[in-house]
Amino acid sequence: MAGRVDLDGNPIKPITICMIGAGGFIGSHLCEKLMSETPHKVLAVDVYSDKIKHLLEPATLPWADRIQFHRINIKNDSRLEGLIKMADLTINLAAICTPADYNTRPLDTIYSNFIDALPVVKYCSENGKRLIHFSTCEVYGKTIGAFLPKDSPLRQDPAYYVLKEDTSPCIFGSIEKQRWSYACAKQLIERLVYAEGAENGLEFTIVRPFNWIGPRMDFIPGIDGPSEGVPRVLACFSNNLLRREPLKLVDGGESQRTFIYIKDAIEAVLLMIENPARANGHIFNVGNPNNEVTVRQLAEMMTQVYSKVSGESSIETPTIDVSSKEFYGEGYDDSDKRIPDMTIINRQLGWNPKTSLWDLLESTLTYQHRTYAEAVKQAMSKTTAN
Ligand SMILES: NC(=O)c1ccc[n+]([C@@H]2O[C@H](COP(=O)([O-])OP(=O)(O)OC[C@H]3O[C@@H](n4cnc5c(N)ncnc54)[C@H](O)[C@@H]3O)[C@@H](O)[C@H]2O)c1
Ligand SMILES: O=c1ccn([C@@H]2O[C@H](COP(=O)(O)OP(=O)(O)O[C@H]3OC[C@@H](O)[C@H](O)[C@H]3O)[C@@H](O)[C@H]2O)c(=O)[nH]1
Repeated sequence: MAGRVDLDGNPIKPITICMIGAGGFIGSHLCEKLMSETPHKVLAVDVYSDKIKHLLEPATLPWADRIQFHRINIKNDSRLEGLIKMADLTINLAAICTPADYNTRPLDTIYSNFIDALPVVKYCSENGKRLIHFSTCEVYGKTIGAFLPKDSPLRQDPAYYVLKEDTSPCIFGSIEKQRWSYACAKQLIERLVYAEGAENGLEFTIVRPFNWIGPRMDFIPGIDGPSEGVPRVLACFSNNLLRREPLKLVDGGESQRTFIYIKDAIEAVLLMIENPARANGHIFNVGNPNNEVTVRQLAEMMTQVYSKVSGESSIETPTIDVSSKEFYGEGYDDSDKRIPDMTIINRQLGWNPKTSLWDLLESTLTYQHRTYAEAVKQAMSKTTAN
């Protein structure tokens, strides 16, 4: 840790970070990185701490005096402003961010992603504190290409599908497609943060993650989350593989995504934290444009990788099709394709993703198998016995 320097060769001073949503998937990896590789302090705010328990206990851990957990719901807790004032930098990760909630709990989704984030922006702005706010690639919505005829040659032209922070439009479906409640709330909070920067001098960075995946993402239904809960696709497919049931392809699994390994993405966030002069005032796509697959291809690859890491052969019918209405309910809609343009993050921070989709699935599914296989077996044998 000694002699750490930023991208311009200046020594990095230890800072205190107020991390809101520190107990979630991204927060847990960011806390791990900050504790093991940097001298910075973290005031970790969340309603849950299970995913960072290994960093908080026992009190003999080498970083014990650099991380403090504050069990706070930011909706209604007056301690929040004090914590933001104590810190040099606030990182806001708190959000409802699982698609199954966007159309079924649109009010909670909008409140969580817009209203609840407002005081955080206000306290940072009023107290002259730097803010790194987590937005989403969903603010781009659908690609321009999605509106071209299926056989149009323009669909092959990157100008019609690559997503650029400074030029791409935000294209959402109609209001009754409540899927877009999340993207719209995130877009408005981005605009508010940006306006605080423009009018009141708030020092901010906005992060747009493109499908970051890895260990500790979401939950396995019935094991460490509700039986009827629907997590994001990595956990849905992991759950199906662990239970030896077919992976469900929503509307044929034709949508495309680019997946990035959480550990690659965390490197980008650490660069933003430690290079404020290069990161302030910017919006950054953080994704891996080289890891594009359709959801169907993802299912096939996860089936192969899981078979390799578990030593179990795959089942006879590895996938089944399901309609989005059946799977998510009324009001679901989807992003067709998401390839991040990397020009800005490359220019400002010299960052590039490294890990291939196969490699990241191999390490993630090894973790899923090791963590859950036994618990799933036991839960399934109990259900059969009853
Ligand atoms: N993982 C991705 O690929 C991805 C993609 C796009 C955007 N994002 C954004 O990144 C951020 C973090 O995502 P994640 O994948 O770690 O999700 P996550 O659900 O694992 O983490 C969010 C955390 O915020 C906490 N939280 C929510 N509301 C809170 C409240 N009122 N008070 C205190 N804590 C609260 C939750 O308990 C949870 O631990 C979110 O803003 C999300 O929209 C993530
Ligand atoms: O079991 C499943 C789960 C999901 N899917 C499909 O897989 C794709 C990816 O689904 P995810 O649950 O990972 O969610 P999405 O990529 O659509 O959105 C995510 O992206 C960015 C973040 O802001 C959020 O974390 C989330 O909104 C979607 O097309 C979805 O319909 C399936 O086909 N089967």
